[in-house]
Amino acid sequence: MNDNNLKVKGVSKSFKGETVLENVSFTCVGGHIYGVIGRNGSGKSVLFKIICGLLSADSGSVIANGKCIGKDIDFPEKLGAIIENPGFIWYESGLKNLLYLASIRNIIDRSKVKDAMRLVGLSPENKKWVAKYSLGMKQRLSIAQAIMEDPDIIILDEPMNGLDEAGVEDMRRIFLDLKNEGKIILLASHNKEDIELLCDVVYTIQNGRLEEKQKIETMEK
Ligand SMILES: Nc1ncnc2c1ncn2[C@@H]1O[C@H](COP(=O)(O)OP(=O)(O)OP(=O)(O)O)[C@@H](O)[C@H]1O
Repeated sequence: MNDNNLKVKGVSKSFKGETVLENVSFTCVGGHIYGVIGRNGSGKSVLFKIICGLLSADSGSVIANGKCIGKDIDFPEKLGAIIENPGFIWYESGLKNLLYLASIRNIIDRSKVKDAMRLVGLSPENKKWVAKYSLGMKQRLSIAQAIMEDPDIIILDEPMNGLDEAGVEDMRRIFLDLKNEGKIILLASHNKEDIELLCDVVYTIQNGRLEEKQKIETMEK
């Protein structure tokens, strides 16, 4: 049985009196992709940062596989994310960058890092500095970084940015494979097609409130 789960309970967040999230609650279970849509500045990234433990909520809680973020643990244990620009070292190769990031947790070896690069269509042998990577290559590297440690929960904030048509197709396939492996994927995107094709449940954030917009049949049963 897949008991991978993420619970967001009554999360509120304001910045200097401006309410960004108001009593946001939802539950995610493994093997599903959850879309989060909303206008620019509606709070999608703030919600994702709170789930990742990068920002603290003013009230409410986030529980990832039984552990409360900010109480039991600082960051969810098995979570991979792309949120804004990862801090790559520009004057190193893609492989060196990922090996450096992998050394922080030290749970995967070099071969797993290389596998993640190949999966997203990058050559681990490419010695080019990340500074010289195209936008799409940087995006692929960010996705490799997010998935290389085999996380249970994957947070993707606009993961298709800068990707060409083939890149988008590749990533859609990868995300669906990860979903079928039992991962929880949260996806924020302004691209309707990605949301419609990939997501099982779609939430909208508007005026700080999260509302369920769409649910697929299998989730309703
Ligand atoms: N660290 C911060 N300090 C102050 N205000 C912040 C901070 N982070 C986010 N905000 C504000 O919170 C609101 C929501 O921002 P957020 O980045 O979550 O929007 P978004 O829905 O991800 O937008 P986009 O679609 O443009 O990516 C914005 O008004 C933003 O200015």
